[in-house]
Amino acid sequence: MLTIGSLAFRPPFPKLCVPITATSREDLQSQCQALQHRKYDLIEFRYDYFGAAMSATHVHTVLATLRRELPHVPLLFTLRTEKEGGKYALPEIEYAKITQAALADAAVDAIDLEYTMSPALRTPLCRQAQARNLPVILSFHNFRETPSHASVQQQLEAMYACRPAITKVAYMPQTPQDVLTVFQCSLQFTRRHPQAPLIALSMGNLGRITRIGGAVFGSIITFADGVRPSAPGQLPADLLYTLRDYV
Ligand SMILES: O=C1C[C@@](O)(C(=O)O)C[C@@H](O)[C@@H]1O
Repeated sequence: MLTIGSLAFRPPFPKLCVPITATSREDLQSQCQALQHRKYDLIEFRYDYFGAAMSATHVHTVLATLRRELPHVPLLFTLRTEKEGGKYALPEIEYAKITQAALADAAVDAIDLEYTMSPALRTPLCRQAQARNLPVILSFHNFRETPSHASVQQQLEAMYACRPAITKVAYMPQTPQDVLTVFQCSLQFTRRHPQAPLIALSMGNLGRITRIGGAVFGSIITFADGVRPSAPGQLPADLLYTLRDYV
């Protein structure tokens, strides 16, 4: 069974993930303190929000600060690249170095790796995660549009071929049909691969329904706004926490 830290992914799904979007150590402390009063299942630490302060050595200090405030929370580490919605542009090699450092830090329970990263850098990071038994969330984001049904399906299959712990896609919808495409592709994917954990969502206001009802079609994590949102369309964490019991 898939686990992230102490969190076991047995139904009822979905699990609620709240991002930390702190831009400094002080901000991190205050976001962590605010999260002590929210309801959620796991935290995503979006390190890219630190911008120019990011480095492979800084990451350990920052994770230690986070763990002082939230010692036991299941923690997903994400360094989002600018081209996939991240807050700061880094050369790929820097991205790999920081991710490598995060992977070596005991504070981290799961790691997000982007599918579009060059395999020469991604493959060793995946191996490092496997060696520590850390789940890899292989992700892909398109903040502009939702492509055709066939391309979303193709994207999911290509990503799943890498056998990550979780396959994750996020698209921006332009029409209600785009939202349906994400639901339909999720359903098809989970029927084809019933054992393969999936996260599939539509962003923006139009896509909000996928954050509420995604689990019906097989999506196992929904991202919600705990302190400050990390993507357009995220709903308040407390609201989603209550709602999911009714979906
Ligand atoms: O990949 C995702 C999903 C997300 O983009 C969203 O739309 O909720 C939010 C990001 O923080 C996270 O890394």
